[in-house]
Amino acid sequence: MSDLSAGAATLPDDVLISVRNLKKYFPIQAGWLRRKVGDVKAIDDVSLDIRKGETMGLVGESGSGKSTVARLMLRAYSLTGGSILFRQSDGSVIDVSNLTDRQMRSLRREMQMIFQDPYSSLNPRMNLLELVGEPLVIHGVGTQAEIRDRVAELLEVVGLRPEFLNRYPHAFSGGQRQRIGIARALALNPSFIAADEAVSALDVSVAAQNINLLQDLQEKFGLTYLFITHDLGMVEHIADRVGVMYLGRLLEVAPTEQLFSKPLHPYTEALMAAVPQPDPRGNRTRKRVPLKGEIANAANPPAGCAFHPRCPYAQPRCSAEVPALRAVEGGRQVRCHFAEELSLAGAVA
Ligand SMILES: Nc1ncnc2c1ncn2[C@@H]1O[C@H](COP(=O)(O)OP(=O)(O)OP(=O)(O)O)[C@@H](O)[C@H]1O
Repeated sequence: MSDLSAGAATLPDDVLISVRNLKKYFPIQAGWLRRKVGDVKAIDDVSLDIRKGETMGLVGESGSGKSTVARLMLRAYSLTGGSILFRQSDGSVIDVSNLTDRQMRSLRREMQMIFQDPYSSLNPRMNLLELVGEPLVIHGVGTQAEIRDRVAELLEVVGLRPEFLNRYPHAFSGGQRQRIGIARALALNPSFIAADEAVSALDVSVAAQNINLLQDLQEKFGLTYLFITHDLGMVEHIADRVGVMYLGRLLEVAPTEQLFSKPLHPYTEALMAAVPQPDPRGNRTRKRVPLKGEIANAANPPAGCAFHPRCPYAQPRCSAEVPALRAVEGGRQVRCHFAEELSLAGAVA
């Protein structure tokens, strides 16, 4: 057992991390005295299980709350409500939401994040030994010589030459810098990695190489990923399951293949329709329902289903009543009053 108390928390055996009724409200302040005048409901009642060894994709337009979910999981932010359960490497389950900063520091060995911008996320004044070795130094793991060996090993693992140890980030390309970030994230042998738009700043071919690297590392080290991206093509390639977010809520969660072959939520359909989809097999009849309008302001979300002002199938009930995220066939979940009717009528997909 680690020093983090397991408490009474339990999780199904195959689940690594479970987010339950998660909420994050950011205060809106106004005026000279910065008085609180309202809240941005960045995350409003998100529940999600991520299984051991899987890649969970999270998609949605900018401002839908994807990054905030990841930051909450790693407790970069405090929670407004809900809980986050995490299975540690010794099998015990802890409630991350209740941990002190000290306990959280210890848990960060197991939960890591890879950041979007490989140019600004690495301290330019630190060489590779310092950058990749820093987590080991902070956690007091190993002597100087051991840290040097471990960093050299990590560089090899991510496809960089170990003799680069004394070089600084400016000597590397964007793709290589991303790999430095990955090596750093791997230093403490995590089981969970949240990748927030990890490769979106890179050229397509470099992004593809780094995605392949992440997939190889997943297999090699049994990693579990939360993969946040705007790029539906990428999520289709990398994710086992996908969550679709809109204005702080999950609107649909489904195994990737099912989601792409038959979206159940009109928002998922609209997101997919916005992406040109060459289909060599010719067996997908994806209708093009363009996404009209813009995502609403999270400080002032529409009543009822937040998507209803943009939904081509909206009914009066949609503006009056918030739909629940509910289980439907095939291990899928959807937050739409009319998902079955639309699907049966062939409206969606
Ligand atoms: N620190 C903060 N203070 C106030 N509001 C915030 C903060 N962080 C995020 N928000 C708001 O929370 C909402 C969700 O933001 P978030 O960055 O999680 O969305 P996202 O889906 O990751 O978007 P993007 O793809 O642009 O990163 C947005 O309305 C955003 O303006």
